[in-house]
Amino acid sequence: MSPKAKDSVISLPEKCLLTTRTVLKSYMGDYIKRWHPPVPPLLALCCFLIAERHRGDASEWSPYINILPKTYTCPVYFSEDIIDLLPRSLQKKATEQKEQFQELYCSSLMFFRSLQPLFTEPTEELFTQDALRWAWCSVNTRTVYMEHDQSEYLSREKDVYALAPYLDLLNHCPNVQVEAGFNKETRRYEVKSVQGCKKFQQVFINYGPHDNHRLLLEYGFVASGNPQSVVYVDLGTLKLCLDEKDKQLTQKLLYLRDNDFLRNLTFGMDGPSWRLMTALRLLSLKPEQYSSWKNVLLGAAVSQDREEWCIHSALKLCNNLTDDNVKALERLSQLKQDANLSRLEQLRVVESLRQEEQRILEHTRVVLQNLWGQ
Ligand SMILES: C[S@@+](CC[C@H](N)C(=O)[O-])C[C@H]1O[C@@H](n2cnc3c(N)ncnc32)[C@H](O)[C@@H]1O
Repeated sequence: MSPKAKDSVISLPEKCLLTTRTVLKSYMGDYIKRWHPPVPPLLALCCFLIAERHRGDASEWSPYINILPKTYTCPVYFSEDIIDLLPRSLQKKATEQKEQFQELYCSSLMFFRSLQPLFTEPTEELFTQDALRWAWCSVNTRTVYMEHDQSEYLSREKDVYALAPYLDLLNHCPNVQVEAGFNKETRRYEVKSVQGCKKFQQVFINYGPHDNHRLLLEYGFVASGNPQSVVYVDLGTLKLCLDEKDKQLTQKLLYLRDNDFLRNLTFGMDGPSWRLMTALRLLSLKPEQYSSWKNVLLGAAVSQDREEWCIHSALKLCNNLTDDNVKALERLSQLKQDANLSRLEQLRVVESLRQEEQRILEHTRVVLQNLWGQ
């Protein structure tokens, strides 16, 4: 029978969940407990996954580990030329992700070595950078949120992970609603459908109100028609449409930055966001309109000609971002021609992000052109 509203989609007993408790109770537990400084919860899970994958059929988790993806399409797997094809505002976050991973790997080498008594093979051959990248993405893309009491044996980083076999086969749909969490009474991780699911249709859950940048960064995919998605205007692009002769430009940019108006400037399906238009209004002001700066940030429009300047500038930004998308899509289709399978999958994810952004920009342009014509 298909789940109706409030019916359980899946209910998993606690003993099926793989958490840091599982790891601490395992053969690896004493090594983690002895290690100083304490190991981060995420690393404990990663090391256990790597070790269990290595144990093969001897591992009681092998039916689960065998069906995990062998590789992922999160930016931590991307080479520099693929990172360069991401929208500018995402490139920085993707690079940060790679650096964060690299730091974790380098700072964990001594701990990996301490696990040597558990293996006959040198730990350098087991706990490689590739193995950690795989485990790190397995944890980041597949765990469900579950708070655990702080363990005295683990570092203070949040321990909110649970690998949930079978439950983690469910894909994300931005338009569905579910209630999910660990039920302390039944001691089961439960997912309930809010709207119900149609018979013979794929059952989806909702990973959270994430835009496509976040989905790509954290899960390695893009949801088409994602209502949360927007196109970000990065500072470099914003500066392109500004008047360099404006003597107050530096001061205006500082004022915007101090008032937190230089980030989260976006275009959506319904045109430029309020934050973007507010930033443009401030940037549009003439020297004699200095006294209006504060009011503009509170939402005031100053004059008809300044409003026209803002719409014109928003159109320039929209066109610039569209050109950037077109170039990236052309380059992506060239790179796809001689890419191997894993690279091809990465290129396809970036391509779908660019296509989604193109769709949003087309809608934005129509909205702006209508405003311009008014
Ligand atoms: C928790 S797993 C879901 C199960 C996964 N599809 C599988 O077969 O193992 C999360 C991963 O599934 C994929 N995924 C989830 N929802 C998706 C969607 N709407 N479109 C494309 N891929 C999706 C992404 O690769 C994501 O990292």
